[in-house]
Amino acid sequence: MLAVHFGAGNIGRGFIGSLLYQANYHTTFVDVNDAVIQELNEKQQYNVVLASENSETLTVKNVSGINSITDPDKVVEAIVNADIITTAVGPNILAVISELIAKGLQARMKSNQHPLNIIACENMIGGSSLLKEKVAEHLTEEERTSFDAIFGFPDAAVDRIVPNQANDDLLEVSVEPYYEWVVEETAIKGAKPSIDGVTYVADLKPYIERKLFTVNTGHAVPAYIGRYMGYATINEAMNDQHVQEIIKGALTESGEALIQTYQFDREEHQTYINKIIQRFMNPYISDEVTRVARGPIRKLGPNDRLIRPASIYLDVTGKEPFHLAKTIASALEYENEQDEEAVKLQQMITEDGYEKTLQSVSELDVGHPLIPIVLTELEMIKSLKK
Ligand SMILES: NC(=O)c1ccc[n+]([C@@H]2O[C@H](COP(=O)([O-])OP(=O)(O)OC[C@H]3O[C@@H](n4cnc5c(N)ncnc54)[C@H](O)[C@@H]3O)[C@@H](O)[C@H]2O)c1
Ligand SMILES: O=P(O)(O)OC[C@@H](O)[C@@H](O)[C@H](O)[C@H](O)CO
Repeated sequence: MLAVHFGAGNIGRGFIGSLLYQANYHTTFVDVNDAVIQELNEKQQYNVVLASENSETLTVKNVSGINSITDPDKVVEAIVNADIITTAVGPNILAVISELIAKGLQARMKSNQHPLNIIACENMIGGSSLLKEKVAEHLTEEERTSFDAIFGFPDAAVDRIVPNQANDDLLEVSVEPYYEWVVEETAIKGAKPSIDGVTYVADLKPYIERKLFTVNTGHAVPAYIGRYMGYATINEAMNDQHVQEIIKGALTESGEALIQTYQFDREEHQTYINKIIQRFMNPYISDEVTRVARGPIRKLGPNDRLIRPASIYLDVTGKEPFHLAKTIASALEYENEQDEEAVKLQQMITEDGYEKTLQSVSELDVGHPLIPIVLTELEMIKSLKK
């Protein structure tokens, strides 16, 4: 069985690659990072180390790599022969890889008509659906119809904290023990890929929203508030009492939004929240606040982890989501010269002010009630600054 995985980064190697190996796939990683690709081809294996007391290690074998910049034809060939395609490149890169995937699918169509599923494993709602749209932009009308019959783009939710790595071994990756990979069964074409650790569900929406609006909403608190307070890692931030209060409040607000939308069991949801807070406090993981805060413009988007649960909370309860608003305020204050979106966000604020910038990145209507709540919190968080 052959898997082609775009993005040999943290989640690609640390999560998707390890589950594919355990399901007996040979995984060909496609990436633009030549050093990683060369190392994958040289070593043909790498270690995944669990961030826990015993540091259990899995050696992932049957792997190789292709540099998509220098060897796009090899990627096309790999897609022709693939049994599954997965991605973990980041939401903004899906459009970038879509043309090469389209070329691969066109070549495949000429050589065989076996069904194939392409699963985007990104932190976003409708990742595979977006990739499908982007791939379709490179196809003719006729190709779109015939491709629809055999190429599935099931949406997915993936959950495993994989921090940036600082190992001497370029390929080794340290991951938290917990993981969850949920895939939309109804969009699968042909036989369902048999991968231990994948849960198939008929409707992904409740799963991806529960994950994004709990794990990622929660994570944004130690990231943005933590950075604002001067902390470098999630762990350090999580040990601060203010951060703990804000995260509990924010997850109560997003929890209420989720419970009222999907009728989740209140007690089970609280258990889910508590477990997530414990995961952020895992002493064996060192995760930089800048990794978790990366891409603040994306994270302040209308359907992402902060604005969407805050708007739903306002709608369903009529109350102010002030913990989420505090986190949104601290995201607006996020500064990092190494992060293109953070630099752009600060430029927008300098040129247009907070209110207009928030409206623009979050696509909130002028006069949306969330805006004044966030503006008030921008003042309130000043007391947190050390
Ligand atoms: N790290 C986590 O804890 C985690 C957990 C769940 C989901 N995710 C999601 O997984 C995705 C990847 O995150 P990550 O943490 O692994 O990031 P990462 O930066 O470690 O990995 C991304 C990889 O994509 C590669 N890439 C960039 N442009 C490319 C291109 N044009 N073609 C092929 N490869 C390209 C990069 O070189 C890098 O190796 C994101 O959507 C993220 O939200 C991450
Ligand atoms: O990957 P992002 O940038 O969308 O979000 C940063 C982190 O919250 C995220 O990577 C988590 O570690 C992950 O989603 C846990 O499953």
